[in-house]
Amino acid sequence: MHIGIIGLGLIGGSIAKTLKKVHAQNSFIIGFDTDSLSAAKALEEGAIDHIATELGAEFSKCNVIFICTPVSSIDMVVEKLLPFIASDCILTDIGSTKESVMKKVEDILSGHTKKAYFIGGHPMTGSEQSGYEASTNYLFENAYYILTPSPGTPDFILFIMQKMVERLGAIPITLEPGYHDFATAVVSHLPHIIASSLVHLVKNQDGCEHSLHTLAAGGFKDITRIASSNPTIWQDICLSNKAPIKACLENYIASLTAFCQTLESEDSQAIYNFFNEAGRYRDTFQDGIKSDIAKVFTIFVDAEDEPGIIACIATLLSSHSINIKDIGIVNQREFASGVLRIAFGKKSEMEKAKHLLIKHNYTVYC
Ligand SMILES: NC(=O)C1=CN([C@@H]2O[C@H](COP(=O)(O)OP(=O)(O)OC[C@H]3O[C@@H](n4cnc5c(N)ncnc54)[C@H](O)[C@@H]3O)[C@@H](O)[C@H]2O)C=CC1
Ligand SMILES: O=C(O)C(=O)Cc1ccc(O)cc1
Repeated sequence: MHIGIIGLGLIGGSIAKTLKKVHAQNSFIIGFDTDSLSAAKALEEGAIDHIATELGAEFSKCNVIFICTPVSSIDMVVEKLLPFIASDCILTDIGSTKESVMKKVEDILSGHTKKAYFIGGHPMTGSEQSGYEASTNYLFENAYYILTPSPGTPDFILFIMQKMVERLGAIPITLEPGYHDFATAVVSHLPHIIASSLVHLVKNQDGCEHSLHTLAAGGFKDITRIASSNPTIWQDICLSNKAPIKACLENYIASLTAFCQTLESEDSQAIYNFFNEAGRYRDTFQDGIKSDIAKVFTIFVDAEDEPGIIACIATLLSSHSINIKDIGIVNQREFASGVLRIAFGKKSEMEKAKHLLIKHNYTVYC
């Protein structure tokens, strides 16, 4: 497999290193970075096999190209690569915002004669560090990796990308780009803004003795770690997700104003509830409870060497509007002969599929 990686920083470098770890014999990785030192280091360490001199013909054999640059340059990279790539090449990005990037890329693709596939991606992992030096071959382990196909993305392209994400050690989740931007504004973009604003607060209120700086430890350092992130990356994220971030900020400002009033009125029960409710909800994050969007509901179906059985079952389920999240053959000793594993995104879909398959005389295990 030929893989291209444009931008060999924290995320691009980590994709290269991880693919080399899991795929070394089967992949040839071509890297490009405007910073030639990052590319040279990646080649020297064996994370990539070849450095491209430009966004050109060297990428023509790639099956998949990961665009790992700051959000504002993703569309420009697609535009430059398009004349050179194979028509069945999958282009994917890892940018932290999706709707505006995907809109720009789709405009470029629709105005071009070359028909390539583009599918948005966003690994929900990273760090406050940046650059190739900060990349690792384990960054994606057990992290959620959001995929945002557009309505025109064929199912098999989504399927290939889900498999790539799993090879990286991550958990694929499919979201609509607009929902992705709302969700990440809440859980990622707003917290980065809050972390930086807390640091500003200390900096602006500190005197020449720097005592606030000295005292800012423990919790303050925990909550502000992400304020050390790359400002160029965050400048791009804010500008490309302006509306959801503004809506979130307004909501957050309102909640702070409400707390200010609670404090002013010395409503001790309300103050207790504020901390208690947040604490109870925060505690559930450590229980490994995953939200419904990441859950997979699986059944197993006997499938003894019947030709076309996968197509038969897939057609039966889709004709009843049941979406298959994943399908594959299981070779486990607990099942004597061929068994199909079928995964669904919702429990209700799994139940519906189970009843339908039993009705059609399939043997189903849960
Ligand atoms: N930092 C993080 O934790 C996460 C970042 N992201 C997204 O990943 C992308 C990259 O972020 P990082 O890897 O953290 O940044 P980084 O700063 O570590 O790496 C970016 C790399 O892209 C290169 N680059 C910049 N413009 C380029 C261009 N036009 N052509 C080729 N190379 C170019 C830079 O020289 C640098 O090596 C961003 O879009 C960001 O939103 C996604 C998830 C997590
Ligand atoms: O360092 C952290 O905790 C992060 O939150 C990293 C991060 C930064 C940007 C993203 O789009 C996703 C994850």
